[in-house]
Amino acid sequence: MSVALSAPPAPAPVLPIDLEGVGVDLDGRTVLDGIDLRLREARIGVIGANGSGKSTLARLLNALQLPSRGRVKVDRSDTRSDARAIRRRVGFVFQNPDNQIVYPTVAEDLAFGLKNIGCGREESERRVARALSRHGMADFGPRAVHQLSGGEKQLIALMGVTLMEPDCIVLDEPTTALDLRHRRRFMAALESMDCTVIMVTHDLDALRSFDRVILLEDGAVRADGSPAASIAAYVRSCT
Ligand SMILES: Nc1ncnc2c1ncn2[C@@H]1O[C@H](COP(=O)(O)OP(=O)(O)OP(=O)(O)O)[C@@H](O)[C@H]1O
Repeated sequence: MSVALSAPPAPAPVLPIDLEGVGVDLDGRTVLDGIDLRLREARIGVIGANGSGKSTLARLLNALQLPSRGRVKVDRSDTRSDARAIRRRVGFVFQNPDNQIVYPTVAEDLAFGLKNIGCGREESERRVARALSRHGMADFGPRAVHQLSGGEKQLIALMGVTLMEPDCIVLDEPTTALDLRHRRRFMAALESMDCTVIMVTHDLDALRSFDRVILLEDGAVRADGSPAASIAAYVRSCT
């Protein structure tokens, strides 16, 4: 008897990002220093204590923050000279979805970015409807954004970024305010993304299936390897 084996899902594509001798000073204080990273994995986590520099590192990846020293290159483009093009390729999801939801209804908000990149009305409506339905939120289009729960808003924020079809999504503590059910839904949505995912988080369990986890301490890389190894190094550093 032959057994039909379904093909394993294709690995998500990787957007190559390089940080070379990167340092960041803010208000005269060095918050990152000596960062050399060659990012070539589809799922990368960033962990570390409060104030260790995680958000600053995340913001470097799509030119929200420029380095004070060294270079950040996204697929060989420098964030200093190609910020606009890089922001199209690298989407950013903030910890607080209110930072990126601007329109009164869900459908309007999701359509906003598509309009900005020249997507016609019909195509935009089709893409928004498809995204909502894929996330089990088909009837959410006309709903007022301010009436959504925090978890629903965070899913909408993720959808808004995803609709732009970036090559990479950087997320800065996206699950902090989510309950278990919404966190699971959010992580399932993230896992299905057909692009590179780089996530800053204090939710260590969420990273167990990731390819690589980077541990920051006092603005420097303290560990960099498998989730198990980096999380163990983090736990040791806290005891
Ligand atoms: N605009 C700024 N001016 C001065 N210092 C800043 C600025 N932004 C961040 N910092 C400082 O830089 C350090 C790193 O901040 P960052 O937000 O990157 O840390 P983090 O690891 O993301 O922290 P958390 O886990 O608390 O979110 C902190 O000490 C913070 O106070």
